[in-house]
Amino acid sequence: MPTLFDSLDRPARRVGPGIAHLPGWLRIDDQAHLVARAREIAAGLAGTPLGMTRPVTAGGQMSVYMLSLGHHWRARPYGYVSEVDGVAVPPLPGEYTQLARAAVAAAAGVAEELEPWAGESYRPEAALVNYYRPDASMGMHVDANEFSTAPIVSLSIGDEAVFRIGGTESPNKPWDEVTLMSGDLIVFGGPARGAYHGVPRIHPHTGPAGTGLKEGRINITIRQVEQ
Ligand SMILES: O=C(O)CCC(=O)C(=O)O
Ligand SMILES: [Fe+2]
Repeated sequence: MPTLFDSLDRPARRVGPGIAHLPGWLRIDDQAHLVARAREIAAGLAGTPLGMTRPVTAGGQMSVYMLSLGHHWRARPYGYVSEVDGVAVPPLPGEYTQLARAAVAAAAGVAEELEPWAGESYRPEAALVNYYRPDASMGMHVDANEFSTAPIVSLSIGDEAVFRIGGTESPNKPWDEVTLMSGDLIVFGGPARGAYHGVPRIHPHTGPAGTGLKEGRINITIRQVEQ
């Protein structure tokens, strides 16, 4: 459970070139707002091909539930599409744009390699809302479907997660592991934009009260898709 002293133990830091971790960046009421909004959008899409489900990839069915905003991330074949079977992808909520721009600007203060995207030139266009049940995980992968090389903005809500980020050449060691708690921001871009990353596990029942999430973890990644 996060305490008053977490920010003392967990200062904002540059995990590596182009990787900034800002613990407790999102206030609890902003976290709750994001959860409520995602739930509302997911409820509206339930039963459609864009509903929040566990994608089936070439490697099998993922343990993470996914909801796409702005552009739909299609798992088979991989890529972004704007509609599926005539159902349009919901737009990116306006507040995501403000949030993502503020996130990149804050992250650039921690990892200077992110500075080129701190400003209006950064165009958030898509978001992936991931829901992890307590036993879910995500394998090492590269976010490679965007044409843009702009950074990935990642927000965590609910249970703590182990976030692993390594190099651009292989999904194997060496890598860094960062514990992401509710409200944490991580931004990776520049030299780390093509880095392999994943979530080997979450720590069940470690989320704070007040987010609206009873269990599990929500991760929201915001991305610029077009060049
Ligand atoms: O859940 C996370 O922290 C990472 C999610 C991720 O890598 C992705 O959605 O591409
Ligand atoms: Fe990713």
